[in-house]
Amino acid sequence: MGIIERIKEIEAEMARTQKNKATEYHLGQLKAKIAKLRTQLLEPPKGSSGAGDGFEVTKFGHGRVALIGFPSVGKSTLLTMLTGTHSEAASYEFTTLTCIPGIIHYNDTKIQLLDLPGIIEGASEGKGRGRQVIAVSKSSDIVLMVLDASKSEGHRQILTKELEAVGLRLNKKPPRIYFKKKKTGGISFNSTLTLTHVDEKLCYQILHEYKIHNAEILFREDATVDDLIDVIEGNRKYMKCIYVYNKIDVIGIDDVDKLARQPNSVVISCNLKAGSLLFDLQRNMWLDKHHMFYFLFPEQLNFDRLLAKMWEEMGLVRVYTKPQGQQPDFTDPVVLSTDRGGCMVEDFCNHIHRNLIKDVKYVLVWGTSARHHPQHCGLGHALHDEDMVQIVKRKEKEEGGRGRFKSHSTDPARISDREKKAPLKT
Ligand SMILES: Nc1nc2c(ncn2[C@@H]2O[C@H](COP(=O)(O)OP(=O)(O)OP(=O)(O)O)[C@@H](O)[C@H]2O)c(=O)[nH]1
Ligand SMILES: [K+]
Ligand SMILES: [Mg+2]
Repeated sequence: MGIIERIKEIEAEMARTQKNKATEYHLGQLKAKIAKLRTQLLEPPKGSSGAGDGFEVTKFGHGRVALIGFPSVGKSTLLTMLTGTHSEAASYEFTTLTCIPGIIHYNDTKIQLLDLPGIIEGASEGKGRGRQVIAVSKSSDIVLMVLDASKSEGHRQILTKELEAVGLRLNKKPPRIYFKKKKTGGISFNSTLTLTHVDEKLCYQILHEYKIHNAEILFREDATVDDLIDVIEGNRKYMKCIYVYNKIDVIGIDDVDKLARQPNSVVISCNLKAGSLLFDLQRNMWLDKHHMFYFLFPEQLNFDRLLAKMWEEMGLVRVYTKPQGQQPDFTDPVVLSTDRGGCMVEDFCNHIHRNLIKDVKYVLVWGTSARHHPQHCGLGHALHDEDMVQIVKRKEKEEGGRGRFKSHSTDPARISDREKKAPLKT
């Protein structure tokens, strides 16, 4: 029997089993069995490497965003409109067959957007190009789940299930469970609060299923069996996901309103036709058939909201290098991210040059992370978006410590807001 058949069999058994206190342990065990099989399913077939034909796209820019969704929801239309890179769009399903990259220029950063083939129920088991699409999604920083606003909410649930089946966890934090395998000593089970979903026996049983007999486990939240399995598996990827409801031009305003109010959701329309008007992408405005311009409508597409939300969820931190006595180049930030590499002064220095760190005495920081402007900061200081940093090197200090002296003599109370934004003197 193949892995998929075995998963199906266990799922059927779970569906048959009534949920109650008596079956709780058995159900937990079945869940662990499925998780183990799914992990096996994820291992690439022998002899193959990574994603496969046409899907290997080199990472580019400061972040990567994947468009995933059912066929014909408008992923390619959206890529073309946001990046200017043409991706074939048509009314038939599975128009897109590979991964097509485009670049979004936003807030002086470059974000790689990836168009992907549509995925369907069963994608996690390899249906269609599901496996490749999922591999690319995992390589990105956030996911835009594109949904057809006129179709049922069920699509969102099906896709979430497919992604969960391959270890992706959307808009969730890793469970607060400390887990460490040991060589001896048996199982030490502890919790900092009362657990309502899991008890010691269930925990032992799950660990037993994984043939783990020596381990330390500490629950710091009221976690579920699924959380426990996630922690034991250890291969889950926690990702931000924005639910993008496209084609709102075909539904009523009340329904648009309902969708827009859901968490992590943005409603858009890629429809370039609004009644008798046509959207001119180059000029970013609507035209009628006499080529008269209408300025009022572009926001109807709601792309600005989508881009702002995407930016927010990516959590990118732009830091401007301020040479002494000069304004920074505001068009050329160093872009840091908590998820990739971190946002400390140390990360900033490493970004500029990997040998820089040993020469740094301290840095001067302006911006929202600084308590006063400028603030002397060490390597462990966490930077915020749009901070400005001036590096003071050891050598400079030994030669007179100019930067340090200057900033000490600066009374923070006397710095106007304008000077904070345009600090020319230091
Ligand atoms: N009414 C309406 N139609 C749209 C909108 N966006 C896209 N479409 C249409 O929907 C159809 C599918 O668009 P595509 O961009 O090919 O969709 P896709 O998700 O890339 O499809 P696959 O590549 O096949 O998975 C096309 O006929 C588009 O013109 C929209 O906002 N409103
Ligand atoms: K299509
Ligand atoms: Mg497409």
